Amino acid sequence: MYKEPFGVKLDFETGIIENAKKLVRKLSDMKGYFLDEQAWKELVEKEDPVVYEVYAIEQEEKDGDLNFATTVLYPGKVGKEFFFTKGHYHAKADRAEIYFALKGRGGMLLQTPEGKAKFIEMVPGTVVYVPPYWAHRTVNTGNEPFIFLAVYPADAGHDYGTIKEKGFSKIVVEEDGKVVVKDNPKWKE
Ligand SMILES: O=P(O)(O)OC[C@H]1O[C@H](O)[C@H](O)[C@@H](O)[C@@H]1O
Ligand SMILES: [Fe+2]
Repeated sequence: MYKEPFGVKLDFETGIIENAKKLVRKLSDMKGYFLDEQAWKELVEKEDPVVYEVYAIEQEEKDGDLNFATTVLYPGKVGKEFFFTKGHYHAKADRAEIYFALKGRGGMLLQTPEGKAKFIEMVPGTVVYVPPYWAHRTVNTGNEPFIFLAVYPADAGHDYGTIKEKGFSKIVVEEDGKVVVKDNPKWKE
């Protein structure tokens, strides 16, 4: 009837949560995600770097329960575009989420199904509220790992398909040493 409460240790330096399930995404797992396909191919052939790791503590997909996870998003670029997470809508689209930045610097790209986008900068201490229905992707705009914690409903699920096909309407790139958020020339409505 009652589940057992627990506390776990989250290491703020490494992002590792003890006893968590670890997921690793390499650049080769992200075919079609970056704008510069040639730069993607070259980097995959050269070293196929790990783009990010997720340490998740997840419950059964039940309404009312909560999951939480840290993400360690490594610094790097594909062409001019900074490394990012795949990004997703929630399978149950009306589920919200909270992100809390722990280390490094970056930001979150959010987008409605109609393509209205927003970029929110994240530094240690920034808490981001992801409202229901908004897709979300994090971006590492710095030169050290960008680490954050996310808390989300256990029944939210991930819908990757829409973002995989259409991308986000904005991209985050480096131009003249600056972080620039601009329109994605490949964005399809
Ligand atoms: O699932 P991605 O879009 O690749 O993002 C990576 C991860 O970021 C956060 O930790 C979210 O809470 C996770 O649900 C998500 O899996
Ligand atoms: Fe999410």
